[in-house]
Amino acid sequence: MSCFRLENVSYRYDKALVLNGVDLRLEPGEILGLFGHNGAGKTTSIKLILGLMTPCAGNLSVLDGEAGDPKISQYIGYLPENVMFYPQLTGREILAHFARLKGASQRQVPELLGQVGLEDAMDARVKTYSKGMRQRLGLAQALLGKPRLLMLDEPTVGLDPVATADLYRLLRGLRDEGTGIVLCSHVLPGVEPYIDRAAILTEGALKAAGDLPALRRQANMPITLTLEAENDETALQAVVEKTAGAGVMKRDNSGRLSVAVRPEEKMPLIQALMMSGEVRDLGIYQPTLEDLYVHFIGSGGLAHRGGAQ
Ligand SMILES: Nc1ncnc2c1ncn2[C@@H]1O[C@H](COP(=O)(O)OP(=O)(O)OP(=O)(O)O)[C@@H](O)[C@H]1O
Repeated sequence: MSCFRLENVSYRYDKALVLNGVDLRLEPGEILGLFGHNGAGKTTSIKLILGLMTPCAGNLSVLDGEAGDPKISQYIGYLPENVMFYPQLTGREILAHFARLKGASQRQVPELLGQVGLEDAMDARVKTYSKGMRQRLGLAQALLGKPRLLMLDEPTVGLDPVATADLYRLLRGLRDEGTGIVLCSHVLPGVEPYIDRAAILTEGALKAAGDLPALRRQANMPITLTLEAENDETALQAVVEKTAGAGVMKRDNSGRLSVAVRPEEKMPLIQALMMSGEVRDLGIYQPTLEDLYVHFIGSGGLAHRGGAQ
């Protein structure tokens, strides 16, 4: 069973085509990071999976059924980008209300509030909650009924670094129990260790999807080696220059010697450096998720990304 499959899915709002032939899937026990600039089509994709809208072309299946079918929707948890709750009610009352709507057990209410760190605040009115506390309540709401598919739109907004790390740990636990999770975000720093695959959307089209090694292979971006000379730097420079295809050694912003090489040139250069005896220490820096994101959205991406990046 797949959590969802989008095959060649397109969607338009009136005349504007906002998703164009998207192929994307999520399997149980997997965390997918869905990344893209403002207006790239992330929320539209989520709304299609939730069955709130219907694709204008392509095929979409959710938990091997039809998006929007109530028998399917009961197994989906969703945290919207802007969570809003009735401010006069307490966290416990709100969650109890959502549990009734979703047909989830009332026993889950205090349990989930504890899990998201609201045990001491569950009987306080939501109007007294901080933004991060409202976000946690939203997360508890999304977790009601033990969803098989969990979709979180900007889940770390309003969370401090400790709460963000707690959230990612919680998501990992759910992933390990078989839940398929989609994490939509602009916030790339810090997310890399917690996702299994990334999908990068720009202007309604999927630019790349895969795990980090696959994205790195596809991007074929240079790898940076940082070097510390054993003797003098000129001798080290000579080794770098002698290695066919290797780049020029320079000093980076933090004063370290570095050389950028194509992925296929990395091992020959490392071997030459080791044989030469001219290197005391070296570091290897692969492109990060942020580097890959910028690569795939292209130079026009800066114009797209707006202020939220
Ligand atoms: N109700 C609507 N009517 C018309 N156009 C819409 C509507 N909702 C979204 N759009 C347009 O669809 C495109 C995709 O929007 P969407 O909300 O899916 O982007 P997003 O990637 O979630 O962006 P953000 O990160 O800013 O939330 C945008 O160009 C947006 O202006």
